[in-house]
Amino acid sequence: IEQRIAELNTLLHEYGYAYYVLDKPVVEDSVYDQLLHELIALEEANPEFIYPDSPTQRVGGMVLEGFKKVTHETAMLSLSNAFNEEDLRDFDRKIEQAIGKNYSYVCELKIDGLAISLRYENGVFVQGATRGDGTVGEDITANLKTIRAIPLRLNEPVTLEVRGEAYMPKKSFENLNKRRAEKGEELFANPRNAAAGSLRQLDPKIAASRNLSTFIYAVGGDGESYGIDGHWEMLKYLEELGFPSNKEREYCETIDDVLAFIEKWTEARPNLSYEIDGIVIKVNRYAHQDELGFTAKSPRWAIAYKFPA
Ligand SMILES: COc1nc2nc(N)nc(N)c2nc1C
Repeated sequence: IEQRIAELNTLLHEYGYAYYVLDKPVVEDSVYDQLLHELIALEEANPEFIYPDSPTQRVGGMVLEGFKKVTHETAMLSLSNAFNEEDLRDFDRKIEQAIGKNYSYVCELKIDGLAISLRYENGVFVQGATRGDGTVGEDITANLKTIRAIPLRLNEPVTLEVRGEAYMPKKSFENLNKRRAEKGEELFANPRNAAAGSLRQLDPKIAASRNLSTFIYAVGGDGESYGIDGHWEMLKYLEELGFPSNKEREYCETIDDVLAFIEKWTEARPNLSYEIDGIVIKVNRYAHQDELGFTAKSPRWAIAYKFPA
């Protein structure tokens, strides 16, 4: 029995990784569900073999009284904004003046959701929090566990903290508001509010019903300590660990490539299955990021281009 329970844990973890991180499902959803139900039954009959990171442990039972406060080890900063080509060329000129010409950028879609921080100890998900004011956020671990794209266990037993965006796909948002309209309930204004509202629920069963997802885009603390020399490689490392990161990212040699990327997604934005409110542009190499440093509230090596409202 214990052997079958261990086998099911491993299988379901691998199937989840293939589905949520590699976007390459290896089994039909029905097979996944069937194995999950077999594991639920085995765990019910043998509770002593329930692993804390078993996929059956995603939806906790109890309704919380409130959310504990969590102080982020590394502050969760905000990005300065750019609204047009001139802002972006200014950003690029300042960087060139500071560090010379041999730098390049990484461009990512800016997901219109809720910033989250996830902490793992020896590869196991132990705590998740909102950004809050950047220094102190709220512990929403129970709600974040219900997000199937968030791994309960990593592919390496590492201890680290990552940052990302929790979001509600457009389809889920439309279905949720349709259900609420049928019940005469107040509608959510947009997917970001719906995601934030879902993660602020004290009953994890509600969050579990909202079909949220996430993209992870950074580690807390400095990337160098992982022996990785830049952001582009870091995103690959995060995927190897088991985190979903957004596939539409591009490595851009010059600001002209960045502008082309922005052009492309200004056009293609409506085809995405989730809302984005901009494009995040980062100088790739950590050595360059260190040289450029931070202002009081945001990195000098990154900027968010915001789509016109
Ligand atoms: C380096 O700091 C950041 N990086 C980010 N990257 C992406 N893709 N999306 C964000 N919202 C984001 N926000 C911040 C503060």
